[in-house]
Formats: sequence, structure tokens, C-alpha cells
Amino acid sequence: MNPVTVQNLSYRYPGQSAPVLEKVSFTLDEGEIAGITGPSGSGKSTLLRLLAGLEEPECGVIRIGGQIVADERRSVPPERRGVGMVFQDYALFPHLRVADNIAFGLHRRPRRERRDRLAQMLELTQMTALAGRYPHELSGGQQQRVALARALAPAPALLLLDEPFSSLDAELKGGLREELGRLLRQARITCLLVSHDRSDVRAICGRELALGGSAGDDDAAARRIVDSVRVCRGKAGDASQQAGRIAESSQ
Ligand SMILES: Nc1ncnc2c1ncn2[C@@H]1O[C@H](COP(=O)(O)OP(=O)(O)OP(=O)(O)O)[C@@H](O)[C@H]1O
Repeated sequence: MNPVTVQNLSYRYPGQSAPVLEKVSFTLDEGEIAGITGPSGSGKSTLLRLLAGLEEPECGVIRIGGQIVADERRSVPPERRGVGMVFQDYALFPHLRVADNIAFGLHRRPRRERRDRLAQMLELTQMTALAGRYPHELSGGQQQRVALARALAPAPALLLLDEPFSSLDAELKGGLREELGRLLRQARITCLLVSHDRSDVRAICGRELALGGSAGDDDAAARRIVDSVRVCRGKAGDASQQAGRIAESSQ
């Protein structure tokens, strides 16, 4: 079973004549880490927002963890989708210590489970020694790890990362990229990462989903679709099996 299936997904912002996304289709395998690339305005963040449940599709079907979370009749609210999201600026709670930031999504779990899961996440992200600090007492890379731990703590079926390196300088980004890739593979999590920088995708992801079209283009609606897949990591021989078109154009 594919943990994530997107079929013929279209979306248009209220009051806009052209859709941002049209007939986007793809699936993710269990534990797969895929990267969404595309020019500015091609709809990368919008696609993540639709998967997270922050926007409702105009048409199409989204399945996460075997459950239909959005189609023409229903839209499951974000907190019931089993999706974790890390935003560009990490969006940590400034008044909460590292441990409380990470445990935030676990408040409904029994106390013991909450404590064990928190310890696991602190260890995975190597933040145990800094568990009592506040976000402003951390470096950019440490904040990124806390954001990741917080998103992973409830064991989401899908993790969404929106430009996770955008606020980091080039030197820090190099090391963190490797570290993030290692953490994601270690946690065996299905993940979709958005980046405008294809070298991020090459460093971390097994597959690239390229969104076409550009802002202000009259014909954009017909081209703003996921139009290619390319293997950029993984074992030799994978490429020919996985490469190919994953969505047909709307013509
Ligand atoms: N709330 C909104 N209302 C109307 N249009 C919007 C809204 N948010 C985004 N858009 C438009 O939708 C299109 C896609 O935006 P989106 O942020 O998904 O693109 P993106 O590929 O993530 O861009 P970037 O790489 O610049 O972050 C853009 O043309 C943008 O102007």
C-alpha cells in the first residue's frame, strides 16, 4: 500500500481565474523521501498546504496512510491527517523550552508514552543536553532539529518540509542537509520536501517531482502540473524503473 496517493489534484485560490495546480498526480512509497522542485510561484508550498489540510482542493483525491483525507465531498482537518510539517522559519513556540516544544503534539498521549517518545526524539536529534533551553538560546541548526523532532514525535504517516534550509547560511546548510537526510532515513519516515534548490533534493531525496509553469504565464494552467520524475539518489538501476512521467498534462 502506498502511504500517500494524490490523484488529479487541482487548486485555485479564491478570486483567481487560473488554477495554481491542475491534475497533479503522484504516489509516495513507504519511507520514500521525495523532493518537489519548480520555479517560484509554481505551487510547491500550495501543494504542501493541500496535503496538510490547510487548503481544500477544487477537485482530486488525497489519500494518506490508506485514508481518504480530501476529495470532492470531504476534508479531514489537519490535526487528524497524520501529517507533520516543518515550516521555513521552524515556527517554534518561543515561550516553551525545547522539551515542551517537542512534546507539544503528544498532550493526548498517556504520560509515560509521552515521556518515552520525548526521550527518543531528543536522542534521535541529539538535543538531549539542550532540552531545557528556549528557542532563542539555540543556533539555526539546533532550531531546525527541534522543529524536526516536534514534527516526528507523533509518528506522522507523512512529513512535509517546506524549504527547511532557507534561513541557514551556506556553510551551515551543507552539514545540516546530510544530517537531515540521515535522520529521515533512520526514522524511516515518508517525506516530501520542497526546495527551490535542486542540490538540496539531490542530497537528500530519492526522487524529484518537478512542478512546471510560472507566475503570470497566460498558459500556466495547462502546465502547472507535476510533469517529471527523476531519480537523483539510490541504487544503480533504480533510475530506469522509477523515471518517467507521473502525471499527464491536462490537454
Ligand atoms: N493566499 C493566496 N491568494 C492568492 N494567490 C496566492 C496565495 N498564495 C499563493 N498564491 C499564488 O499561488 C501561486 C503559487 O504559490 P506558492 O507559494 O505555492 O508557490 P511556490 O512554488 O511555493 O513559490 P516560491 O518558490 O516562490 O515559494 C503564486 O502565483 C502565488 O502568487
